[in-house]
Amino acid sequence: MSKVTVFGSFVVDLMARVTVTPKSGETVKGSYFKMSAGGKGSNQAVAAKRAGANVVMITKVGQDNFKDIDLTSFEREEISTVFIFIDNEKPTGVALIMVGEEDGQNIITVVPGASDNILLEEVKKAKNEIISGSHLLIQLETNLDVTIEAINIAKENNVKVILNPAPVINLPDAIYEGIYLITPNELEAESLSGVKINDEKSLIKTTNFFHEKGVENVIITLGSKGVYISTKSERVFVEAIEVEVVDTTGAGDAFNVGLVAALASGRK
Ligand SMILES: Nc1ncnc2c1ncn2[C@@H]1O[C@H](COP(=O)(O)OP(=O)(O)OP(=O)(O)O)[C@@H](O)[C@H]1O
Repeated sequence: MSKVTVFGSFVVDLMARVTVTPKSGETVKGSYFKMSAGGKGSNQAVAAKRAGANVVMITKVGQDNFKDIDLTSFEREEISTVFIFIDNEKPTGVALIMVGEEDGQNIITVVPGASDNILLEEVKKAKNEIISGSHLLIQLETNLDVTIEAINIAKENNVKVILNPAPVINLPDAIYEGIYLITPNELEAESLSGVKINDEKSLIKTTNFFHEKGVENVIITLGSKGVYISTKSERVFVEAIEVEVVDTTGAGDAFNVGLVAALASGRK
């Protein structure tokens, strides 16, 4: 099994359940509280490991107690913590999540903290890890300058970059050149390409946007409909497997790690 490097965020999720989410100025009583490891990067690293990939994580936490949640969760999953950098000024990132049981609303505030403050010299220190892997899996919750540096290190050393462009932000054109695979969901694809997706023609136009900018392969995830795959030689729509849906939160993360674990195991 080849190695997958995940470069991304770690935050501590502080989740409270409430009957109805509060309005501005209101205080409500919660019924349940849970603190757990979160952040797109960390979630994808753990899930990729559980899917059978050999994973190394690069991220950054603060010099505080929350960092231990991160380190403990990676140690438990047997993921190396050597490239989890520690910020002396910024705290470990947190996500404040309120889940309304009756109104079905989620209110979330993410303070990325140290995850958004990875230094150029730190990613350079992790260079050997990146270049000794077969794939670099990357999202967009970390500071963009250093995220781009990690991508460039991978590209220059023939490591295949899988870019999950979430949360979507404005990206410079240069980022796309040489990307092995991009995996936006429908809304991310629309936002990046400026094309409204409503039929096969628009899917072709959207994927062409990425190909023309230098991306080799494009997979647009379409929720319960499945995925649209476009490579340089073929285009194919793959329907989702029908399942009894319990909760689709993190479906995109799960899709990306299943994919990267399969690719790292040599599947085409
Ligand atoms: N209801 C569903 N039934 C079957 N498969 C699903 C369903 N929802 C999602 N999937 C699978 O997961 C993939 C990713 O889902 P989706 O396109 O919703 O990602 P996403 O919007 O990034 O998800 P999220 O933001 O919730 O993490 C889909 O392409 C599909 O393969």
